[in-house]
Amino acid sequence: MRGGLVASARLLPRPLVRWFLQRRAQLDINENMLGGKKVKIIFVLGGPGSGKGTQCSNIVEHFGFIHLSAGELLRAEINSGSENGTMIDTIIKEGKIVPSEITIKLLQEAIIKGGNDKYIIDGFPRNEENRAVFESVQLQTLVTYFQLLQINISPEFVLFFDCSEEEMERRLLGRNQGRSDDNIETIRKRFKVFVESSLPVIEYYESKGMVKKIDATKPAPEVFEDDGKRMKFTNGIT
Ligand SMILES: Nc1ncnc2c1ncn2[C@@H]1O[C@H](COP(=O)(O)OP(=O)(O)O)[C@@H](O)[C@H]1O
Ligand SMILES: O=c1ccn([C@@H]2O[C@H](COP(=O)(O)OP(=O)(O)O)[C@@H](O)[C@H]2O)c(=O)[nH]1
Ligand SMILES: [Mg+2]
Repeated sequence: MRGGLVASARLLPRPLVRWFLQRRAQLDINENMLGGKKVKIIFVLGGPGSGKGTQCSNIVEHFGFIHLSAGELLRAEINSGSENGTMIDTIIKEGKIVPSEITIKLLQEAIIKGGNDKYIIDGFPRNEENRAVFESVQLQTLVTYFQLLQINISPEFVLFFDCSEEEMERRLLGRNQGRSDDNIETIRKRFKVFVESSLPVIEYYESKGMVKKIDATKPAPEVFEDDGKRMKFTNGIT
């Protein structure tokens, strides 16, 4: 389909095509447009085991967001037998952070494929480089013959799941999902990486007044409900 469109675009005068694509780009830049709708993104950050995945499922159920877990996308990439699989696997087992271009490509593909206008992205950005590259790279795709899509993505706000290491460790050791990184040795490394590399991302967004802190130490239903104030998770995005 796309091959056919590209082939027929070649028949048009080049300056016309160039002018049109530039015009589209000017219109869409910084607008986070996906198929004509503004794409809204919430980042969910917090230490390993703070309950990000658990609460994202609730948010999807009640507010219709598409949930993208960067960690899940990376694990799917390993299982797909991709050429980067072995390298990603090794990095995850060591509790380190996968190179930005790999994670960002997976997220961008998932956003385009999702076709929704509301995404909740969990476990990303994990370091300042992740954040800077994600916000600076424009997502480009030719969605239709006359629609060059350019998305310059930045989040609406950030949810920070605040939880003690003691509680996170207890949860991770009981998670029981067969993950190669849920062992005490890797967990300790992940805590260190979180403090050294991920907390600065939260501090960056905090300095911009974009962080909503969630007390994530309580039992899961209470974290979500919090006296019925579940809207705190979406800040009015419905
Ligand atoms: N508030 C909570 N209290 C107790 N256990 C929880 C809570 N939230 C999640 N869990 C459990 O802790 C483990 C880690 O939760 P998960 O949502 O996978 O965290 P994360 O995605 O932040 O690593 C899972 O086994 C989950 O069922
Ligand atoms: O943007 C990301 C997200 C995850 N990971 C890797 O994937 C692992 C698991 O991430 P996930 O978010 O699934 O873990 P969680 O915090 O939910 O326990 C991390 O420790 C990292 O090694 C990464 O490198 N970049
Ligand atoms: Mg998770």
